[in-house]
Amino acid sequence: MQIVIQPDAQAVARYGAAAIIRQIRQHPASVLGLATGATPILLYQQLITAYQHGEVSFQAVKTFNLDEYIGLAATHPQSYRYFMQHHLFNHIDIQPENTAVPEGDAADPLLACEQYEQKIMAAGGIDIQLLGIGRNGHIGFNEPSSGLRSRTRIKTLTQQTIADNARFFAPGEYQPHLSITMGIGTILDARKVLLLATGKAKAKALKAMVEGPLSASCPASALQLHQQATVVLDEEAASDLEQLAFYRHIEQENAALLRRLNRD
Ligand SMILES: N[C@@H]1[C@@H](O)[C@H](O)[C@@H](COP(=O)(O)O)O[C@@H]1O
Repeated sequence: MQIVIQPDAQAVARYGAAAIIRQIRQHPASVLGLATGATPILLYQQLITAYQHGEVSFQAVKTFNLDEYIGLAATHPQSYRYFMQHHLFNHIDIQPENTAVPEGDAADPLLACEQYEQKIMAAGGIDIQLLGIGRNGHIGFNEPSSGLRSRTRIKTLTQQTIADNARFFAPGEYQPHLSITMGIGTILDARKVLLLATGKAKAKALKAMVEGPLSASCPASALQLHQQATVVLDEEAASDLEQLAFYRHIEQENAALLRRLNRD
């Protein structure tokens, strides 16, 4: 894993957005895996600004979102389809038919899971998968105990995840406890993975993911198996890492090498 430490959340978003824009410029018909939650919002704002400035076009891009709640209509303000339309899709030139989010309101959610996997394969797989991370180390809605080679399926949310996401629901409003999520195997199949995390609340999960054992008790630790995973953190999210100095040194060596190769 490449560990990139940035001074603050805005810099994390800038770094992530630049990686996605670079991907699209190199391959205009890129297939992007996208995430929801508070962390990617700043990155999506960077993508919108780049599009508005004519620096990138999403005309030929396809997207697949990691997950969706079961039991919310796509028009519900807390559905992840609504989130993506509001925070990104409504503001860029992506073709609506090229944006896919798991069908949380499908009559047969089990069939919807199978169809989602087939749709990703039909698109040629995911070029770069954007991820956040839950405080308990979940990625997507792959909660602790998730199989490390799992596929898109229905998952029950932990009480902590429900509590962490309660901030998005009105008091007393129905809050889903089931989700459809890409599996860890689905995520690991992406050609590149880009995980963003900010804030002290994520420091424990990041330490387990980066420096802990490969374990289903920390689903994000599966990224230790990925051939091209980049983890972009602010100082707070990185604050529990023991090898901080080494990660910073690696990044300095990487930058020097790229300069020597004239590729920065
Ligand atoms: N299903 C989403 C995850 O994909 C996301 O990474 C996590 C952390 O979200 P935040 O970035 O708001 O901390 O929340 C939810 O559980």
